Amino acid sequence: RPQSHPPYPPGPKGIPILGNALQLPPNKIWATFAEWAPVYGDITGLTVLGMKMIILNTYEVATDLLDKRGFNYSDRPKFALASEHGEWEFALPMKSYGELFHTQRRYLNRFLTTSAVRNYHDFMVDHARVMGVQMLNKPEEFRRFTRMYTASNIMKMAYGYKVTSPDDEWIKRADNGVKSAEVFGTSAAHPIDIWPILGKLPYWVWGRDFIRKLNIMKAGAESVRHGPYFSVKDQVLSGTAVPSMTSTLIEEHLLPDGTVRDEDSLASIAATTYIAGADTTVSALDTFFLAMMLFPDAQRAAQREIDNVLHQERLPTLEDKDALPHIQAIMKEVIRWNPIIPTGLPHASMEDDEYKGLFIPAKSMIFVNVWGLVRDPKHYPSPDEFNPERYIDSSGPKPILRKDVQDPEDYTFGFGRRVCPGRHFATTGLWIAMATILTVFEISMPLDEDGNPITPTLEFGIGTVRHPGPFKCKLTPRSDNIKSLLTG
Ligand code: HEM
Repeated sequence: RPQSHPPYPPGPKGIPILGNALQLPPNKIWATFAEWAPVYGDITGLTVLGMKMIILNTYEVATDLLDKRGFNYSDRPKFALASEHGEWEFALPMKSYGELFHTQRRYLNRFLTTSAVRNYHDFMVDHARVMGVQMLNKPEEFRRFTRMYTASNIMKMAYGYKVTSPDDEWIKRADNGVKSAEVFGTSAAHPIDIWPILGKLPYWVWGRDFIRKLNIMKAGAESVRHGPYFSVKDQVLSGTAVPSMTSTLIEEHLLPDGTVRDEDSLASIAATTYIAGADTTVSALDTFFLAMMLFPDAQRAAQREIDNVLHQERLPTLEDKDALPHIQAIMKEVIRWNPIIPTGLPHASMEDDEYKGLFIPAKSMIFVNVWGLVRDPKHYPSPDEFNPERYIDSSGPKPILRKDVQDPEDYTFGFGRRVCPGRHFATTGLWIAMATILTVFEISMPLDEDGNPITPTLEFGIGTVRHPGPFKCKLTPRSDNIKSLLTG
């Protein structure tokens, strides 16, 4: 480290040893980040028990550092409790920047590019229609079906596996596995995350409950990781595999003696797609229902456009995407209005660095103030309002998407070499789900016994992935004709 370096980024004044630890709320940390931004400027610097924590408050700064200097900002903080002791290090979002990270991203990326995702259009359309039928039959259970829909897309892409019920065994196992990763609460909340050396103490020091939770975490990791991988391997060996990411990778890595080269990585990335992709996408889809109920004008504008294009004579396909800019605008607005991961996933710096006269030490934990970006009134006037029209230019003969509005897709999926590899898959799956639902249903607030609408509270969970709390909604088929298109 140079003898004299520029100052550390400004931030709230902490206290000795604990630093800013007591200023970080256990919940809604993103809202606190957003409150600090106007006070401290482009970058906020914190120290928590000696750990450097840096928050990037503008899109420009985030791209300057995380994209353009990606060689230095693509590591992850080491959450020793989950990754080492809880055995979750296999999962790509947890992985340190290095050879294994590159290998696994390379395996994964080619199945998730925009052109690869075109191969999934047919099954996504089918799954969206299955979801529509399920909602027609049991509208009150709509959230079980949004979950099944997102799981079906991922299971099909990753394993060629067809999910046929919301109670599917593999989904249950995977969901329990994912939940097990949060059994200790938020990452970095345990002393072992802050001082990994403490992990060398015998586990009993932390009490019986610690050992119980650690065992849940390990069992969860094991069950997700081995998911359907070995069934697919058996199918490949017996020549009965349905083509999928896993079957293709196994075939390419199969050795003459029947073993699979790099098997650990192959099983890990398949599991990672579920862990990283299912819970996130379902949160966006559920938020969409909430928005449609609360902002009926946005819903009606999209349905007018759908009726102009489809004339209530057919259901949408992904070929209709360009003709239905309102659905794209709704999707962008869903992930802006209530972003799914409002702090992004933290990156970590590898070497000391200087930027705009500020010092960023090696091993800093780097967050992006996504919540502040989505609420910036310069880009999004009246930011609390759900208003898809903000992305639409209606001045020409046909409405088109505006190019001069900051696109939430450019930052809610992260940055640089760590950017979400599943973003095209996610946005495609969300688009066809939203288009299908809006074609078929009027989404409105349910009525209470006196006939008054039950307004949902805008309560969201507090996990890393932010889900809407429980809410009900009313789904009414828009016409008998459309209903029969779906069921016929
Ligand atoms: C609306 C849905 C989704 C959202 C909002 C989302 C968001 C994110 C974000 C913010 C990150 C961290 C990026 C960074 O560190 O800069 C991430 C990472 C990741 N996402 Fe997504 N994601 C979604 C869906 C998916 C899907 C469908 C898949 C897979 C099919 C997926 C796979 C991954 C993986 C593997 C990583 C870890 C990448 C790494 O650490 O290098 N995500 N995602």
